[in-house]
Amino acid sequence: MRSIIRILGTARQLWRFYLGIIVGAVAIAATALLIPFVIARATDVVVSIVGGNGGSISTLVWLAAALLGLSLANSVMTNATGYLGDQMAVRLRAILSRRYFDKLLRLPQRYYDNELTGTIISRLNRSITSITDFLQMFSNSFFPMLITVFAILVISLVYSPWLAVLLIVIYPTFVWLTALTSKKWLVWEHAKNDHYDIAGGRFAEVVGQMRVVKSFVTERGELARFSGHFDDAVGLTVKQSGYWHRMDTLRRAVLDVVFFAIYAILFVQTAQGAFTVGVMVLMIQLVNMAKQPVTGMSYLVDTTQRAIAGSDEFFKVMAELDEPNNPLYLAESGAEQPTVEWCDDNPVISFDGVSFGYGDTTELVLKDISLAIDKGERVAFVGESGGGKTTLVNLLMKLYPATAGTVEVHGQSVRDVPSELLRREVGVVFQDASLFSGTIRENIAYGIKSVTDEQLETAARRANALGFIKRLKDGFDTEIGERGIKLSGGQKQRLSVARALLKDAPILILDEATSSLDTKAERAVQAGLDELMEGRTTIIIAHRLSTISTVDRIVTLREGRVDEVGTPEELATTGGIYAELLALQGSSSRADKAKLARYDIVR
Ligand SMILES: Nc1ncnc2c1ncn2[C@@H]1O[C@H](COP(=O)(O)OP(=O)(O)OP(=O)(O)O)[C@@H](O)[C@H]1O
Repeated sequence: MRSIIRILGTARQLWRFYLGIIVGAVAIAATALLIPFVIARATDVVVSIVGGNGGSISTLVWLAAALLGLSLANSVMTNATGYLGDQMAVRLRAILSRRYFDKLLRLPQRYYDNELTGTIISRLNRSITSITDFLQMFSNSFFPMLITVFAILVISLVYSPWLAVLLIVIYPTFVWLTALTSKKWLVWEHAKNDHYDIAGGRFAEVVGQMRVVKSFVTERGELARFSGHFDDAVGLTVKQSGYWHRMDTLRRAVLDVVFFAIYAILFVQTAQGAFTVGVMVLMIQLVNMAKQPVTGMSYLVDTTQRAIAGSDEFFKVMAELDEPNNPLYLAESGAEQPTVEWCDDNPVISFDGVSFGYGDTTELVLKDISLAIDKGERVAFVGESGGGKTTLVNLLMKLYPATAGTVEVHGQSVRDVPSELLRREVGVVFQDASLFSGTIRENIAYGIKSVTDEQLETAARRANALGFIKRLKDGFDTEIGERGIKLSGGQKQRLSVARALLKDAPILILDEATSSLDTKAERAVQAGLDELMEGRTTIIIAHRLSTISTVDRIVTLREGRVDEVGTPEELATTGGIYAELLALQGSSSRADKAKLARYDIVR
């Protein structure tokens, strides 16, 4: 429950809605409670008229009119409060969703290594839906009911302390009995959520990679796996729901016994003359009103438990540690935008005794790497697949902190430079182009606040992309589909080159696209890349011998260490990895081809 209160605190800007709902709930309870009093009074008047003890028909008509008035007022207040509840819920959803997304944008890369995209999405939906559903239910019906119950207890105390005592006993007993069952209920709920999360995660992956599924003909397997999780959830629900409803039947039986006692007291005491018929009618109505929340308790507890589980999940994500000095943190804190004194001297990039492991295992992926890259140099990293080339670049981008040693850019340790400033210095062309849905214009200008048509065209022309863009019916306004699915591999790459050109960062990282491009497309992309590399310090995660042979220096990695550093000419004769790859390139033997593949090298 504490976490739900925390949620309300998180969205404290909605206080006007909270206040409105409280006032509305009091008004609903007041109008609802007055109705039994009017009916009781009318009963007494009717009994008096029938018994010949006075009373007038006009009083009865006035009392009926009062009932109409109260009923109308109750309807208006119920709907006005319901309206406020709906407004509060939708605003709360917006606030919580924004917070969640904001948090995800602040989390370090490491967080995403252990989570599936679909899981993150399904968790977001579930936690926020359960919280808003609960608060909507609470404000629209349960809160007015709570106030009514409280008032009923006070009124019963006035008329019959016995009755009040019984009512006072009912609620805590019922809540206690419910809480006993709900602990076990929650364990099943978490287990079910795990299944939903895994299924949701896989669902998103499969939808995102439908081509792979189709080409490997794994539709049946994927469907079976997906359904399996839902079947397991159904199995858990059978146990969960069976247990809950058995216990609920028991609870209600206890409750029925208590209400039997209440009614018996009322009937007997009225017959003995302790109450008038009117007061008995009043008490019966009040007791029935008091009974409602108890019978609705199982729905309430169900919704509340879900909300508690949801808010726990929400705060679990919120408790994750942010990436230090994330751009969103800087924007929010209102702190002055940090600046950094970049040093113009060489080297532009340096690794000094850098070691790194991903943390899940103690094994180091990089060991004692020392390397310096000068301004304008083109350096190719070559090594076995999984040898740590991308990891080196990850450290340079500060996506992970080095376990030991120092990575420097422009003479500054990346540890001390805010990631925003560091990443502005580095342009990246990813192996898989990594575009977003939207137009070509939006993709090329990604991350740039304002861009003119002329700048856009220049970047596209230099990236060798203008020709194909112009041939498209909508030109720069063409929608490219999710991750650019409507474009060819080469076209996507050229857009990502144009994007990097527009970013115009002095340091460039190229993760070379390999087998995805045919020779013609490769040539088209290469022309753009040559243009992009002009005047920039470039690290190439190399996958083509043709590229490697044109760089200024090659760095070969073996078992996480730098093996050799030298020009292509120098390394061609040392007998090291590069020389070996060169020797293999003409060979058509299976073993040699396998060796090239181990280095992720295409000719
Ligand atoms: N996010 C991660 N979490 C845990 N281990 C990782 C992660 N990323 C990479 N690794 C491991 O680190 C090692 C180096 O991976 P890296 O991606 O740097 O290799 P690479 O040389 O770029 O390979 P390739 O040429 O195939 O892309 C591999 O053994 C890999 O399994």
